[in-house]
Amino acid sequence: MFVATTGHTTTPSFLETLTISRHKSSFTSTFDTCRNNKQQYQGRAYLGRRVYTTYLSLPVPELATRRPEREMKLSPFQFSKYQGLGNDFVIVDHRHQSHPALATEHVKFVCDRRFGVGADGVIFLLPPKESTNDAQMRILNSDGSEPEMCGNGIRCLAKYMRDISSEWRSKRILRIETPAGVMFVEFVAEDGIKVDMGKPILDPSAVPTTLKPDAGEESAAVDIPIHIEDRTFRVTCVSMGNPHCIILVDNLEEIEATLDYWGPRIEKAKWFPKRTNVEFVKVVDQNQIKVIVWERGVGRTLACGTGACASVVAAKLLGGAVGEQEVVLPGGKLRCHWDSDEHVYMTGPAEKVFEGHFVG
Ligand SMILES: N[C@@H](CCC[C@H](N)C(=O)O)C(=O)O
Repeated sequence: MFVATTGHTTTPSFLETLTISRHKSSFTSTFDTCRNNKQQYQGRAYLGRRVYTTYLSLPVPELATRRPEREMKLSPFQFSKYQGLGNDFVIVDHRHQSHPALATEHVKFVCDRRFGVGADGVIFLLPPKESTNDAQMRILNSDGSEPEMCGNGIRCLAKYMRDISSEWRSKRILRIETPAGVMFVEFVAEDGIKVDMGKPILDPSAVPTTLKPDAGEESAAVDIPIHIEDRTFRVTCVSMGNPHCIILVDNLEEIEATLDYWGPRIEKAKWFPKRTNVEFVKVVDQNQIKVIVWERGVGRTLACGTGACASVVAAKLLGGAVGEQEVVLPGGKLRCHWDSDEHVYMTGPAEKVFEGHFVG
């Protein structure tokens, strides 16, 4: 087994030149993937025409799980756990409250997969502000930050609302308020929930991104090169209420292996004042795209509904997609369509996993 070493002790960067050694022989090579593998990064090194699998022993900070600090004790509460394509949420019934009652540190704790329940976010079912609507959704990411919208989350919430109330069960369409506007959620089949996700926002200042197209071109930030360390990514910025940065790639496997490295660097890059969700997209054909996701405030997830919609919009703007798309994500498939009314429609499943009582 070859072992790679680097002169410094931070995460190795993609294509960094490292010293590769076994017994007493050694050579230098680029190290072309860096995958978190327990406490190791794994990669390929090259000597002439030979390719060697190598391991680099460095502490992997992302995996150093510690019990989250809690200054305030949490009052016990009932919750339900739902998932849509493996994007999972703790849902709390707050119909008798006006604001989410959990502070950032509590949300982090509840979402922790070892010390808490484990989830990508916590969703609060609140009373609607307008009486013509059915409810209000607020969601907090697993890092405690509040996003404007969540596509998989709203399907889960709609399913939960049907599960807890016969009045909601009798309605085919639920009107749910979110910080990104009112969403219409329709039950189209036993396991199919269709959401009118509204119009995508392409104006760079509203996404928000500071990336601008070249003068004279259309106003959306489409296919703009950004440079991070030694890599150039061509990005398209779309908001579905929340910001997304979409990168079309040919080789999704290579990105899959390095997502934990590039994901957070793009999420927090200087061009995104509110940070951004990141989607790497491979256009398979005109009606199917494959997407892997790095979510703002969460990290790598198995799926992202708003991300799937934003990816369809970006693929269409870049000329690779036509009509309704099958969006293949690590956790399953969604159907998304950027329709002639300019709204994006998303259809997919949502499922109850369990109910629980958080002991505080
Ligand atoms: N998983 C979601 C998106 C949740 C919010 C996101 N992490 C953000 O901060 O914008 C989805 O299914 O859309």
